[in-house]
Amino acid sequence: MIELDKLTKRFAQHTAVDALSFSVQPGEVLGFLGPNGAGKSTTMKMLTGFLAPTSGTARLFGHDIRTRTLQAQRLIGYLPEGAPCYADMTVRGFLEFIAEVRGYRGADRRARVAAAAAQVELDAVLGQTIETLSKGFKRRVGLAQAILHDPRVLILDEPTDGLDPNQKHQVRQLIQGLARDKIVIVSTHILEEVTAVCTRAVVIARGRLVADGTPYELESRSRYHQAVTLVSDDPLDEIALAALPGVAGVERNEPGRGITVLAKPGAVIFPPISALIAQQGWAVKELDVERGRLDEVFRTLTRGEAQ
Ligand SMILES: Nc1ncnc2c1ncn2[C@@H]1O[C@H](COP(=O)(O)OP(=O)(O)OP(=O)(O)O)[C@@H](O)[C@H]1O
Repeated sequence: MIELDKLTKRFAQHTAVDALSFSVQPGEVLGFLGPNGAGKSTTMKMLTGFLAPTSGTARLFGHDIRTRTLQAQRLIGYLPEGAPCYADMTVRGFLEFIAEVRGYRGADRRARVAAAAAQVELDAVLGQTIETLSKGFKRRVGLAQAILHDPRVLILDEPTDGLDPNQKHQVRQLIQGLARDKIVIVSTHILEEVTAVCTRAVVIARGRLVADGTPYELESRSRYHQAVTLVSDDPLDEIALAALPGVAGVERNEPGRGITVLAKPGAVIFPPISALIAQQGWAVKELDVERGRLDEVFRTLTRGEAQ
């Protein structure tokens, strides 16, 4: 497991990471979120041993990043933002090069490359130069180099940024497959990534932890959690809707998108709304219950915190 213990980094007078403490267990895919300048990269650099903490520390499966840096680093696979830069190498050449840097030789090296390529479905393009690959395949090459040494921790920086929807879906499926026996930390700005692949999300702002929970728990903090949207050609009685038990308010959406009835925290308002619809005989074309809006929760948590 990974344990951050009051991890802190100061640059001159500026505290980029401020006494950050949380832990991550194998099997978890942790979304690491925060606005620009929140301290995500600085935290990652400390975890991967590129930057020394000012105070506090982190332990990776018991190895302290300050005192056992090399042992901790060996446990980590890292996918930096963007794509591998060795554009004129073939995929096989690049992976063999990385395997060699990691200390593998001969048959062992070939076996490592074959296993990593198979895991992220690269077999068909092993002989191609990296520059001829699509962005999605380039990202897979990045994933393959990160898992060559079968690390217990995988740190991925913006893994689906810049990919088209199909490529995003494929890379997310690969990440979920890789997560079965590893700790995966995904640093991301993309909130849909959190619902798509993460089992848990940690949100930081100004270097401090501001939220830690499952995507569902974070969505539950939204004012739209359990909100019900009704679209109908009939005029709807907003006063009757607003008077129902558990209703916090009614919002009119853009033309044709109906109205959204907000629930008070903890209230479930779908049953009384559905009873009112039946009683009034409204012809409702669409009826939708929301889990909540992660973007709104993120904005509220980090409001005024962008630097
Ligand atoms: N080497 C450095 N020297 C001085 N200040 C730095 C240094 N590296 C980062 N900072 C500052 O520390 C703060 C956190 O930066 P960091 O790059 O960790 O944020 P981030 O959350 O990764 O942002 P982004 O999403 O934009 O990458 C910022 O205010 C940044 O300007």
